[in-house]
Amino acid sequence: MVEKMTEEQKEFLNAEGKVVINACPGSGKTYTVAHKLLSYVDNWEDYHSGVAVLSFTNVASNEIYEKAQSIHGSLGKLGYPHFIGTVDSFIDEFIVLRYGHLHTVGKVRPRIALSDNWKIPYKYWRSECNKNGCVDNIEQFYYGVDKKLYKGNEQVICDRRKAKMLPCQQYKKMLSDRGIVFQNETALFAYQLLKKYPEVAAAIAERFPIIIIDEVQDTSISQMAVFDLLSESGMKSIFLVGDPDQSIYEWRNANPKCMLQKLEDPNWETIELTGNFRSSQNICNVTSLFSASLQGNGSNNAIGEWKDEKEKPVLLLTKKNSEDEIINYFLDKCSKMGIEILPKNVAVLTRGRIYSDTDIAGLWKSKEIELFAKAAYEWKCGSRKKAYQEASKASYSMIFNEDIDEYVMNQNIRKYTDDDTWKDYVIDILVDMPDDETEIGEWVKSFSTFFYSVCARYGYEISIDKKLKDIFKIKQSDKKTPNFKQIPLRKYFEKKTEGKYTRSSIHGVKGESYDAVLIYVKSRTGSTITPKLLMEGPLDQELMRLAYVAMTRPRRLLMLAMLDTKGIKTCERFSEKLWKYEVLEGGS
Ligand SMILES: Nc1ncnc2c1ncn2[C@@H]1O[C@H](COP(=O)(O)OP(=O)(O)OP(=O)(O)O)[C@@H](O)[C@H]1O
Repeated sequence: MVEKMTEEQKEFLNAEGKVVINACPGSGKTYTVAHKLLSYVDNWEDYHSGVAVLSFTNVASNEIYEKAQSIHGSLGKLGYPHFIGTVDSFIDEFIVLRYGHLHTVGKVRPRIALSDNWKIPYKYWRSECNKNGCVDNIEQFYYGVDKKLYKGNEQVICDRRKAKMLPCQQYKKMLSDRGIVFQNETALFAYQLLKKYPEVAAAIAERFPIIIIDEVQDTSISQMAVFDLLSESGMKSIFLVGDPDQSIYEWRNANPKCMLQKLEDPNWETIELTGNFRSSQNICNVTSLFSASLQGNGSNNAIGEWKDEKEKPVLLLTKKNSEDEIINYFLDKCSKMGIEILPKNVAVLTRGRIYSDTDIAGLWKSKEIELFAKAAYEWKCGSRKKAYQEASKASYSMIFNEDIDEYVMNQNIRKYTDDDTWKDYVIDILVDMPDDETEIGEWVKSFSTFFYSVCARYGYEISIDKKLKDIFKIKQSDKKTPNFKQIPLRKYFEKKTEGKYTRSSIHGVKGESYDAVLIYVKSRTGSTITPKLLMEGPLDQELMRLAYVAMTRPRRLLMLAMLDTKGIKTCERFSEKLWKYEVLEGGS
């Protein structure tokens, strides 16, 4: 199909300055961002400055890169002086690692630390630390832009408040005196640095006069503070593209308010992308009732291939039916609509994960052992490229005691050794590591000695902060699956969604499209998606946004299955005008 830009998309293409693009689901964000990028790089002449296109995951960045390539085949043009990568890698590479020494205690280059496996050493503990569960995961503590200490999303409130400094604060201070910054703190570090040294902010604005941030609803307050400073420091244009209704990463400090504030701010121009290329108008009409921005006041316009699909969204009222009965009913409906049952066409979504006997909570005691184990699996059963990346990343972390973005990592490796030797080393690990059919308990034991010997052979020294016996370790016992150590390693990585259709959590299908989607609401109570939440819960909460992301994935058929609930038919969000009610017989 020939893609012609809509008027709204063109408006974005021609905009300059401080612009926020409020884009509805299916409005072609990736497509438009790729076009915008190409509109610059095609005629770019300056060799010392470039365009930065940032997203939140490597997968999303790759998608933009690939889309741009496919539009244009402009291989090469997207490299230096431009940058396509994650927000984290941009902040790490161009601010923290490059200028961080200005801001550390001993004026040393900061080290970006692994975010797992940090425990407050015993000497810092007080009984409250243990009681409050604060001994593990010290990286979850961070200072906000407001200078308050947080753990996760909550401000730290501790019984020891009267003490001058809490044990966690003392420990953080010790780390920061040594120039150690956790990945989730790099944005704050960068913000403080830019604030103190406006000339650094100006230098970065000169290096990247154009910045485009995709999925901006996932920015944290500190990250937005960094971009605010940069935008005030002489940049030509900054574009924030996102959908506040799809912000579902609060646990990673994402805060949709950052984007919402920009939409209100008169200093920022707003462009709305309201045309939905993905879903039918019938689906758009329903989903608008679950969007905090739309609040049911008009819905997005369906403008894609399936805009006129007749099938209304189905509300399947269940009794005590089994999961299989519900899924079969859905698949049957898909077949009747001529939708072929394939993983790329059909998805069943549930909240939370899908369990099996290899889902052992807290199995891996470190990120590194998990990565090596995954590499063992990928090497034999999956992608060799992935295996290489995982083994390389885990080895890097063992030697440098850092967990950083791939881009910076590769640069550091080049400084430490030469590329070819590093490659040989990683390949040696992959070729000779214990087999993936080995029982997992045994595998971990033998991997430890093996890894040590390969490092010694290459003269690579394992960091003194990495004790092999603590890192190459798995859980000791598990009540639910007592024999888990005897299960072969391979089983732990086999895809759990194998089969004829996609089965996934909602987070797993963010950004995806399917012909048909079943959302199965299992729970009646609890802090999860329940019928009551959908019927009357406030729209500006993460659980509702999660439901919204799920409901906006299908092109043709949206089916929501839940227990019949009192009052549902009179509830505005489930009006019979918009939904087709179906009842699943059977069960009891
Ligand atoms: N101007 C256009 N003409 C035709 N198709 C388009 C146009 N713009 C985008 N599309 C198509 O619309 C579809 C949806 O785009 P995309 O997946 O980028 O949406 P999105 O905005 O990222 O959605 P979401 O936020 O819901 O994940 C894609 O298949 C894309 O190619």
